[in-house]
Amino acid sequence: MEKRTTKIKLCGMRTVEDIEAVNSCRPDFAGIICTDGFRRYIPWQEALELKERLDPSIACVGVFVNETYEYVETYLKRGIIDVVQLHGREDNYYIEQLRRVMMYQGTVAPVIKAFTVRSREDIEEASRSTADYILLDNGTGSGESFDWSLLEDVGRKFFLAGGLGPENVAAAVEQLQPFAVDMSSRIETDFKKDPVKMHQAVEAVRNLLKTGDCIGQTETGALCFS
Ligand SMILES: O=C(O)c1ccccc1N[C@@H]1O[C@H](COP(=O)(O)O)[C@@H](O)[C@H]1O
Repeated sequence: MEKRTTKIKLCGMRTVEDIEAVNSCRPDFAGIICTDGFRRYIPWQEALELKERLDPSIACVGVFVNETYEYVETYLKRGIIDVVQLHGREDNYYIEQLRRVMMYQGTVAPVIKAFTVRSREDIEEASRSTADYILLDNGTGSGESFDWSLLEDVGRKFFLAGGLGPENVAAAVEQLQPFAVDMSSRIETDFKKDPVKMHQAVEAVRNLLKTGDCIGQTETGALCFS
């Protein structure tokens, strides 16, 4: 029996205070928006400073939207990020080419490909992705969730994003059993990361194991209870 341990990603870090809060609540991943034009974007020099302050046990995810391979590579080469998240129209060809560039440069990193979910066709497209992980979302940091009933049979491990926060993340984990949950908008107050909400969200997921209700999953996916 495999013990259930849902991974946690907190995204959209912009300041040193955000990183201090991340280091204190210890998610598995912390995300930085690397494409200009989005509200949470920060320039690479600031991203580098955040990475230098990030606890090394927490993986730094760079979020890119329709960037060139070379642009993504500069973040890897500078040691700013450990994982690449593609959140635009990047297809399997793009992922293949990006992997070639990373291989050539000696910067190979896992790739997460995000998909906006509107229909079953979107899930089917996601399931064909050659990315290391898929991420199912409602948009680009919109703070809104999507129709979870579409996720009945995803067929592979997935990151779940879109409108998750302290008040609903535990229910999402119990209902959908994602590989990881990803949160940004709902761990903010007045458009800034809120350390209290960040802690509450992380604890909401981690407490699921402590409550003694659900202690794991069988190989067929059934939940086990203590
Ligand atoms: O958050 C952004 O500004 C963003 C910009 C461009 C691409 C993706 C972005 N965010 C991603 O959205 C989800 C979080 O969604 P929510 O805010 O919790 O609803 C996460 O995957 C972020 O990487």
